[in-house]
Amino acid sequence: MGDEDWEAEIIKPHISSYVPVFEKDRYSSGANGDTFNRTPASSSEMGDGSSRRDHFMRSGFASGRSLGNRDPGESNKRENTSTVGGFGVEKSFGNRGFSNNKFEEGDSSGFWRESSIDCEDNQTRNRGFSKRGGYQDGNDSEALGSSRRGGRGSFRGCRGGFGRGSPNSDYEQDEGTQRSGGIFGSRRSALSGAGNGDTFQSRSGGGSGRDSWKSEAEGGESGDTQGPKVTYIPPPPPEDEDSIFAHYQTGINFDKYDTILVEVSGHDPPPAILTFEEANLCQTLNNNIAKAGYTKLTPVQKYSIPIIQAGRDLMACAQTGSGKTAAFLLPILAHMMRDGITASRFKELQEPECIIVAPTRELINQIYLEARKFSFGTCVRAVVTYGGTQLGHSIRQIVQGCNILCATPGRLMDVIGKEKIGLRQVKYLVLDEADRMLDMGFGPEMKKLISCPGMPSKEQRQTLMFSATFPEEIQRLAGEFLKSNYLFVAVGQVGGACRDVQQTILQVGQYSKREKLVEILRNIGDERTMVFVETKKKADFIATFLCQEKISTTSIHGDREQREREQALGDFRCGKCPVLVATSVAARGLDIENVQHVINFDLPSTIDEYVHRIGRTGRCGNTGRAISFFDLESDSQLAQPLVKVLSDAQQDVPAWLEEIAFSTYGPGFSGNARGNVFASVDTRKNYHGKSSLNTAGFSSTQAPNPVDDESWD
Ligand SMILES: Nc1ncnc2c1ncn2[C@@H]1O[C@H](COP(=O)(O)OP(=O)(O)OP(=O)(O)O)[C@@H](O)[C@H]1O
Repeated sequence: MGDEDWEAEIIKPHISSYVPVFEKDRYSSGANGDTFNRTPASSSEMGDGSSRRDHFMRSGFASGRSLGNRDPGESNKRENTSTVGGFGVEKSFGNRGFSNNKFEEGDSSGFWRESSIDCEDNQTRNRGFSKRGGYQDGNDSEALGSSRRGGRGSFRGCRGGFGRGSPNSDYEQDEGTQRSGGIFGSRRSALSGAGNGDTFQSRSGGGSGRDSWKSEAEGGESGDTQGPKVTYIPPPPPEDEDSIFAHYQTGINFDKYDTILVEVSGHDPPPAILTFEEANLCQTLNNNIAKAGYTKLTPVQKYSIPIIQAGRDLMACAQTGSGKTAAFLLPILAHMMRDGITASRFKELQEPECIIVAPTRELINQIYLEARKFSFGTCVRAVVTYGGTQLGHSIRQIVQGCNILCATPGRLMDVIGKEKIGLRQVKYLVLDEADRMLDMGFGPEMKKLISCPGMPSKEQRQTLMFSATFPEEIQRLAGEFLKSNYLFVAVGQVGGACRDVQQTILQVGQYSKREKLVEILRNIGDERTMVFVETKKKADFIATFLCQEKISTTSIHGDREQREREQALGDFRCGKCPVLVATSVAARGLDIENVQHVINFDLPSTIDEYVHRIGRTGRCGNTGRAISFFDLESDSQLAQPLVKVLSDAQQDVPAWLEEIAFSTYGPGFSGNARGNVFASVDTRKNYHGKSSLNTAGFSSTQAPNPVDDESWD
């Protein structure tokens, strides 16, 4: 549900729901619901709760001007019904223990009332609220800055304490703006030249979940000249070996990856490898792999590593948390080592051999840390640059040498525009979360990238795309980026959910959601939980509400300053705040140890988004749980794809959900039918009207003649 949608909500009846009973972890082995001819990944081997505290009362926002007992939707309800009384008095959301004076004052704060009257103004205020540190320990985020933040260095566990790079004014002239990404986000703001940190884009013309998502995912990063200067310099990650190689344990289901079926399509794929040894990597890489705790390949690694080593273009789709990052980093590094890469030196114009792009700042930073880990002890130098941070700082990092550039799209275009990055030497172009990188939000930017002067043509470079979801239409667009004989690897069901996540769908009406959330979080205790909501405003509201409930919570979304986003992630990673309320900006790619629960307070508008969100738990063979609040009023369109995802992942499908799916889509619908929910396989086959099945048993299916594929280009 986009911002606009909840702005327009009306009173809904209270809908009863039940309390989830957390069962013991379970894993459904056996058939994987796959209906293609596939092969198992391999035949032989696989392949402080006590620290919880109330942050809320520290916020300037809280002091004497409380939120009131409403979430933004409720706020709006009141507007629509012209109710002007104090908060927390209406039946639908009253009587939950919030009706003390503190909350009843809320209406006079003006915050939510204004928010529902004027979206743009409201967002501006919301931002101001956020800038003060809001509910999240306001003292920390602004005043203390990076020195107290787990931030980047807290990956794999709160090793904060590392200092902050000292700003150097050399490049400050080049500094970009901090953009908050209004409803259409920074990308569009970049085009319009508006949308700086304090000014928001009009919301007209959109408001679909996807569009809202776009604004969330990026949050602004291009370096045009509008808005305040961005001065944030992220703290450098720790340099000691222990921190670089810190990792979490694979889970009890790691070996079950062996049973997942894999399909490779396209001409003449190289055989999969079964072990790291077969990859024939150099000693330094092998040492790094061992230090990272990797002993067995995951299926996507078994298939992707030899394909990339053979120089082929690749589109790979594998479940969340199954090791796609190493699947592209290791063979790229192996090639670089094999080609005798020389240490890059200080130069004003750097020409990296590899460019990796990802849709969010936190994700690209995570990929950078992985690249740094696997290239440890080699002369390969990885650099990261992303929006919301001082451009000058990024440039100073880049000019010191850059073999692998990890970047978010807007910032990448900035450093290319500033002639700090040249593209002539690019041999590898990696699109992580590729379906996202090619959709309407980022697709145009990616097209610009491949047509930048100096960028080798697709015939001259290797292009690699990875994601857990690949809608058919996006697969078709991808043809423009890939050589026509690219290979397609599907591990398990394309777009399918990770089976290590136990999924529960609860019918919860809008006005019961907060009560239910608190109930669930109290049952969960201190286990790390991500709570997804649909809008930035709601993220702030729910996080504040939870803090009022004495549940230590932080939040991440596109309206928060980058400093705050990193602090929030750091606090969540290290367990200081075991609950992270997030918008979809945190849905993809983030690999956070010990996230045991994902709660969809609001369901997303697309099933792919759902799959990515719940994939923040149940990673690398560990089990996890996902609970989603299904609001009959707003989520019915998701019933059919949900039923399919649940049944494909061998989860219980509630009868009521099936009923809604049937009634919405009519008698023809079958929960087991593939429908158009997501791509079943390599769409080249469908596109050419050929069967998507290879009845000859597994192995690789034949893609159409490459010549035919030219029609894609
Ligand atoms: N072969 C392996 N052995 C042990 N751990 C591994 C292996 N491969 C990857 N991992 C670990 O598994 C975790 C998940 O990997 P990664 O983040 O690459 O997943 P992903 O498939 O990209 O997920 P997503 O779709 O959510 O982006 C990481 O902590 C990574 O270090």
